[in-house]
Amino acid sequence: MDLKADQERFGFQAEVTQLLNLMANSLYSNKEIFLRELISNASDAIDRLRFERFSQQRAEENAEKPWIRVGYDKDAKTIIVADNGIGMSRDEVVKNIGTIAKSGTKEFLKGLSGDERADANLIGEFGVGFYSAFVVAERVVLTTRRAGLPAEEAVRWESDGAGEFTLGPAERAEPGTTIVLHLREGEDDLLNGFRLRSIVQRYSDHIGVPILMPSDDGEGESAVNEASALWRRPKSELTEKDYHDYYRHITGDFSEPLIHLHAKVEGRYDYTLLLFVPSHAPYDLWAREFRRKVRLHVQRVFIMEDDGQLLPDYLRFVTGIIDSSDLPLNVSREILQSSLAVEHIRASAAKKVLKLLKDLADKEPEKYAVFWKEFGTVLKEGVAEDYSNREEITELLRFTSTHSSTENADVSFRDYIGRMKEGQDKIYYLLAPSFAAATASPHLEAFREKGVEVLLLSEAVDNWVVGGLVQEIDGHRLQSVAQGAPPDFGDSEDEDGKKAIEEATEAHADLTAKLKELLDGKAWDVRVTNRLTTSPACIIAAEPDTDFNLVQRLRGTGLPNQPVLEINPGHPLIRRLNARPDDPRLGDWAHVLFNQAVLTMGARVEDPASFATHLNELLVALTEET
Ligand SMILES: Nc1ncnc2c1ncn2[C@@H]1O[C@H](COP(=O)(O)OP(=O)(O)OP(=O)(O)O)[C@@H](O)[C@H]1O
Repeated sequence: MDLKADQERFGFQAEVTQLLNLMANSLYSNKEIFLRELISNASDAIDRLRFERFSQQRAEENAEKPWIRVGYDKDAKTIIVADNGIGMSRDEVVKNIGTIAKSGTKEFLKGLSGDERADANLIGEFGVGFYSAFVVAERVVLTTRRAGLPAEEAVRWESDGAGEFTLGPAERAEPGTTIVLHLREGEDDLLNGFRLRSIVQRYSDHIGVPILMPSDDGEGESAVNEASALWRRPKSELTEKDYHDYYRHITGDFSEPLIHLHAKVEGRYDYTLLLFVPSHAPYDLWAREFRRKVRLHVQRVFIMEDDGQLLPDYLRFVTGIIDSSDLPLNVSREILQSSLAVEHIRASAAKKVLKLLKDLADKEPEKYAVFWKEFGTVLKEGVAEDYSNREEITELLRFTSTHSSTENADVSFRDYIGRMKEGQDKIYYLLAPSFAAATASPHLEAFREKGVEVLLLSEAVDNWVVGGLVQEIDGHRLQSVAQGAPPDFGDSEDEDGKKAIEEATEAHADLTAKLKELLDGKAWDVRVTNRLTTSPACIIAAEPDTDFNLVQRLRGTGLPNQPVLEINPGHPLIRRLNARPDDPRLGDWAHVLFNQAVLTMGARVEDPASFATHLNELLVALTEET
């Protein structure tokens, strides 16, 4: 048949062209990785073929053993990578090679900074895989035949990576894919058996399929790698580098993982875990379609990527392998959903990850700080999501606090309790829309003066954490400094303070009653407080009311349902108002006091025009007086 005549031309998707340009520049310093990427794809293709055979319950007896072959031709200046995996049909080639199907590609490309080193990392994480061939090749020819399709339905894809590719019919004796790289000028150093073998060993030793290369004497071929599933090998045989290489293989992430967990569990259910916590959050961690990266294997055979069954959502940053010996090889999603083994694995894997994090926090706090910065917000979801591990998760939480006044969240509940003042029995916190708003809040005034630490919580999820889910730690109740009765510090000074407040309350009874009347419909109550030292007033939530709810804060004015105006009897303004009970401007004062307190808590004034009018009335009066 005249293969050439049936060639068709296609243009690359714009993003592919952009990526190819970027890669040529960013990845060149690390050009050897093209081999790792192609071998990784070959190994995935073999996994997928096995899985397809198993899931369709096609007998595997007649199937050839899986292999990946790496070869080179000095005269033709080519490197060849071939596999007997699942291959691709014509439609699949068009879909997979020449376009980038992954969602978020455009956003990802926009996010690149132009800093080549940083971008190389990002590109690695994004997984450009196949296209890295063009870093060393001026032309790439891919011939592939989909398993299940006849030999004549193979496809030949060819491109010089400059914006177009051609597609035509081909023949391939068996299913699988062969990729021929025609090397660029100056890349001859790669045409060397020793060099290629050492690249394969360096990057792909962990691949569970034999990678065959011709022997140097040209006679026969041999496997270059160990070819056993890494996680099945005893820990004592594995080095950190083996783990890192494997991590890279499954994630495409160039940076080293923060920590890993390798455990063989035997008992009612037998399974092996090889799990990693990355050292940085993937760019799409918060995307709704975030793809989890825990892979389920059954007796070493890749079955599927976890879709939420193997680990709870709040551990979605964990990546790796779970290999079970108790599930059937033809397991389906439905079986997984109702499988006791899966339920058991999920619970025990979550516990193991939490224990791993606990050890990291105890033994390597700097590393834990990195973890917390990257994934703390996700882990916090666990407080709501995982009742059975709530205590363990609570121990892992870190917050900012008035103790260090830096934006680094490095204070645990335990640290806080260790620093509690004598007589203090509550754990105080402040919820605010941002760290800056929290540190500037008047609610902290008395706590600062007394040297009582307050946790500063400014993430939306913190609301749920402290707003009911975690109510007390080691017998210490959590208490918002912006809610309920004025603080009781429990010291002897406080006894005097309490008395002073009682007296002040009495002495200001007339004023507070009037203010309450004037603020009818706005303030639920008005009272005297010991909470303040420098501000004249603040707003707090009444005890049974919910705290300043950040979620609400994003929508409405951000005020609690029952806002209480507290006034500081020591402030000159309050003293003056109290001394002049018949001040005709008391109405203006009431609104100005209330609204400035609204502003200092980071909420919104409901009626800014009326606030301005009241303020102007007072200013006019002031200019008239002077
Ligand atoms: N050797 C192969 N056999 C079968 N299909 C392949 C092969 N190489 C690539 N493909 C197909 O082409 C797609 C694109 O490959 P590419 O390496 O660009 O990205 P990827 O493998 O999906 O992503 P990543 O590299 O992040 O894992 C693959 O998902 C796969 O469907």
